[in-house]
Amino acid sequence: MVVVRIRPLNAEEKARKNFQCVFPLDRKRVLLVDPEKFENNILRQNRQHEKKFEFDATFGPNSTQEDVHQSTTGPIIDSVIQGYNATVFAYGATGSGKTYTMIGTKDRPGLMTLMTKTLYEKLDHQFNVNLSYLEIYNEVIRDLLNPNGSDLDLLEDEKGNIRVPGLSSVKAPNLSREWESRSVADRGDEGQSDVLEESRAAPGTGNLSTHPMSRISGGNTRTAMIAHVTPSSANFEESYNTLTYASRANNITNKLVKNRPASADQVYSEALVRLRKEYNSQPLKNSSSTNALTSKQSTAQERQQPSRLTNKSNDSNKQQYIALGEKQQKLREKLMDVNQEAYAMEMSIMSKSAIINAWEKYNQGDKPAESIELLKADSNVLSTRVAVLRESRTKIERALRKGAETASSLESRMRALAATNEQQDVVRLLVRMSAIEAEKTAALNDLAIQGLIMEKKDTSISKLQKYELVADRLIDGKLEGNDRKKLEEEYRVIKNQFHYHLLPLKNVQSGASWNSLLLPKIQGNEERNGTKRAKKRDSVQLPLIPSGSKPFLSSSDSYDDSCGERYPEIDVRLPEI
Ligand SMILES: Nc1ncnc2c1ncn2[C@@H]1O[C@H](COP(=O)(O)OP(=O)(O)OP(=O)(O)O)[C@@H](O)[C@H]1O
Repeated sequence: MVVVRIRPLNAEEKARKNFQCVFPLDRKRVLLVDPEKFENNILRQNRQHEKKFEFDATFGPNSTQEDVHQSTTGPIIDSVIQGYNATVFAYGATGSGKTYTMIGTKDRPGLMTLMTKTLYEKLDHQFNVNLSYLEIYNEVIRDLLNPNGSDLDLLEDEKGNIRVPGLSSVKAPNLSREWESRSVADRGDEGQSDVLEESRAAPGTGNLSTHPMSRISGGNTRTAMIAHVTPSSANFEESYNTLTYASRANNITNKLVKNRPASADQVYSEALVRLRKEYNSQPLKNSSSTNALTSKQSTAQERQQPSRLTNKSNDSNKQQYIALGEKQQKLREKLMDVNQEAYAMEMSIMSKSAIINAWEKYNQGDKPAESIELLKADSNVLSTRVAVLRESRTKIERALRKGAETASSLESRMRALAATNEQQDVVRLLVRMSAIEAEKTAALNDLAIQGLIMEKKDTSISKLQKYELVADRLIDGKLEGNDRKKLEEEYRVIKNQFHYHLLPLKNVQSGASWNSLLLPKIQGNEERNGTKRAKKRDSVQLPLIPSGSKPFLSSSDSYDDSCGERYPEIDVRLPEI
């Protein structure tokens, strides 16, 4: 769950004549307006000055702590009680309201208080609740219950649980019972209030895939991210970054839902409905039910009446064929899931490997920077998963092929046993329905992959906007000295990010349609009987994206952006993927 909270403009901002540039549009959407829109700059009049973002919920300047609690930490507590882990994290630039939301004030206690209170109530005061409080700032982890202690590390134990060894934990005050009449500010010895003043550093922005936060909150965890922005025109860029980052996090959460547009399978579904109707209206679809013979009778009569025997055994063929079709369909759906997961991972591995290769080329023999090590570790995890996926794909494909062979011999038997034209029609309908079911899955799969690609394009567009923003400011030439240097560095980093982000997309465009290979259609009669019988496909590769172990950039690769560079720049601060 990703939500956004916009704090009110404060007195100081109003005194400086800052104006509101972030607006809640409704319960979910936020509008960000570039203050430049109000400048009288003819050259920039045609630029896009507004951007809408959508989240699971949006809280405007008048929202209360209770409002936020009810939509975020409230529901999460129910899953904690059901045995899930949960992470709530406040995200945003300095002064955007994180501490206010998490800790609150004397009169308006924040989520930590509301959450602990609800937790004790739901647990009927039968359990103790412990509380830890940490901050991640520029990928450094600090214990906020022990702010003077040393930095902490994230470690993963053998069960895959993420731990922060050395992190303090205190018994959370049971507000409903012990603290009912006392204010938040009085809670000194229970651990919270003596860190109320220490906790004002911003978590900062970070790379979503290597960011410690995504490691803490991944896996079997319900996560709520509360992104914070100030509405002030003076903080437009911070707000832009926060909203962009938060909407990316939101995309990740929604990926599986988003990738399957409802209309993708419409034509096939309609065709299936028509064929089923036709099939069900066939009087001969199940001859034994019309004959209504007991099994004993049937054996006796079948010996004397060969045509009935034929019908009966064709019924069982048909039933087998239908059951087999259902089994094949399940396999195809499984294959589709495997393909999508592998595809997304291959794209990510590709960007990561390109960064690692470029870094290694420019820093030969050096000890890799920490961010490179993290990227390598991430790539390895992804590659291992891709290997598992490849293996299961081979198995599913083998099963599908075997199923297709059985289906084809059943089909031949059904055709041979169908004595009349009507019976032939029934067989034809059954075969056609199976084929359409397969085509429908293939179409859905294509669309899902297109969805993945579109999503990547969407993120590229938001990166492009950021790139434009920085480039424009550089071109303006108003900044000098250190400020300019800093902006130039930012420009280089964004340019790098953009380049690596686009790499998989560039390859996608040069790829052929791959899907037809992966979801074998049931072959038509002519192919099977004639000499042209389709060659058995051996193992099918993931054709679009080269595997992660292959070097993606060699010195002969050109990098053809407008500056005509031959090779991407690489910075120690690594671009995100
Ligand atoms: N929703 C809100 N309603 C009223 N005041 C708010 C709200 N959010 C923040 N403020 C006020 O804005 C100021 C900055 O907020 P806060 O200290 O929570 O920011 P922060 O993100 O924690 O900053 P830092 O990262 O620097 O610690 C504080 O004075 C706080 O009381």
